[in-house]
Amino acid sequence: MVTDAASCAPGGPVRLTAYSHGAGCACKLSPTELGQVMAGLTPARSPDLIVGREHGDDALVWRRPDGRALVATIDVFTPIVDDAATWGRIAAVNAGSDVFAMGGRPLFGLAFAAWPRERLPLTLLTEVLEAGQAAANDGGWVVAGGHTIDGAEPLYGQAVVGELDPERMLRNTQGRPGDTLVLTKPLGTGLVTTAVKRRPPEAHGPGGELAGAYAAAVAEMTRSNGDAAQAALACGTRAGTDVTGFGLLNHLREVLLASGVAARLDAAAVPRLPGVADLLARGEVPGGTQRNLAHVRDHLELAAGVDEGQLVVLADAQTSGGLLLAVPARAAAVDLVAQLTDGGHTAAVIGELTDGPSATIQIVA
Ligand SMILES: Nc1ncnc2c1ncn2[C@@H]1O[C@H](COP(=O)(O)OP(=O)(O)OP(=O)(O)O)[C@@H](O)[C@H]1O
Ligand SMILES: [Mg+2]
Repeated sequence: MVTDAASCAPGGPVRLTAYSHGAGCACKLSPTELGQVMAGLTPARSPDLIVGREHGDDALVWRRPDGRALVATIDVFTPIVDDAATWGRIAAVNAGSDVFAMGGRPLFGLAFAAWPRERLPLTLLTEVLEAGQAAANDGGWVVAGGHTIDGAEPLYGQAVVGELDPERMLRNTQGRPGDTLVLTKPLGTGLVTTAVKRRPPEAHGPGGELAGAYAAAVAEMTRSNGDAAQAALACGTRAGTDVTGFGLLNHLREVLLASGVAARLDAAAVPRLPGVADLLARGEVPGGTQRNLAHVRDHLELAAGVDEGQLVVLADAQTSGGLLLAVPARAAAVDLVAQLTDGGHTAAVIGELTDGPSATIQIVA
C-alpha cells in the first residue's frame, strides 16, 4: 500500500477530500447537464411503475400485488470529509434519504465503492463500509452486499430499496397553491465543507476557526430524514423532496415544475449553519453552488433588499440535506416545525406555494 505524500500532513492522517475533485453531492452533474442527458433517454414504461423519472422525483416506486409498493434509489459520491468513518456514515444517511423523501421505509441496501488501491490503504475502505452499514442499521435497513472496483477517486454509496403505501407518498407532483413550505435542516454544508477542504486540518480541529461550523455540518449531514418524513406524512403532507446537490432553489423548482405551481420564499426565515455568514463575507463560494445559482437565476423574482449572499445560500449544494415539504395546512406546518424542533431538528417555515407564473420563485428579504 502507498499513500500520496501530497494528500497527507507530514506524519498526519490521510485527507480523503484531497483525493476527490468535488465533494459529496456537489460532485453531481449540474442540473443543466443532467437535464440534457435525461432529455435524450427513452422513458421507462411498465404498468407497475407508479413513479419513474419523468418528474425528477427522488426514487422510483413499483406497485406490488398486495397494494403496497417498493421504492428504490441509488446515491454514490466522493469524500465530503477527511475522516473515513464520518464519510461512510454521511453517504449512507444520504443514500437512505431519497426513500424517506418519498415517504418510504428503507428495507435493505447494496453498497458500491471505488477505491484507488495504489494510493489509499484498504483498511480505510473497510472503515467507510463498516460506518455505512452501521448508519444503515441505525436508520432501519440492512446492507448485505455490494460491488467494489479499483478507481481513480474514492467513491462510496448505496442503492437502497424500501416500501411504502402508494396512497401516502411524498411526490414532486402533489404541491398545491397555499401549501406551506417547511425545511427540516439548515443550509450551508457546501460552503462549510468546501472551506474545510481548502484549509489545513487545524482549521476544523479543536479551537480552529471552522471547528464549530464543521461540527454542526457533520451533525446535520449524519441526521436521518426518517423522523421528519414520518411526521410530515402524519400531518397530511403529500409533496416533498430532499435538498441535495442542486441546492434548495433547484430542488424547489423541480417540485414547482412537476406540480404546475409557483412559490414565495422568505429568505430571512431559511435556517443556516453557523459560520456561513463569515464565509459569504469572504466570498468563499463553491463552484457547484455558483452553477446551481446560474441555472435557476432566470426563474427568480427578487424583492427589494434580497442580496447576493442570500441567493448563494439558497443555491448552496447540500450533501445529505433536509426535507423540503409542502404542507397543506399552515397550522399543521407550524405544529410540524415545533415537533421537529423538540426532537432536535433545525426546521422552519420558509414560504408557501402560490398560483403565480408556473415554476417562478419569488424571494422576499
Ligand atoms: N443515470 C441515470 N439514469 C436514469 N435516471 C437518472 C440517472 N441519473 C439521474 N436520474 C434521474 O434524474 C432525476 C434527478 O436525479 P437526482 O440524482 O438529481 O435526484 P435524486 O434522485 O433525488 O438524488 P439526490 O436526492 O441524492 O440528489 C431522478 O428522477 C433520477 O432518478
Ligand atoms: Mg432526492
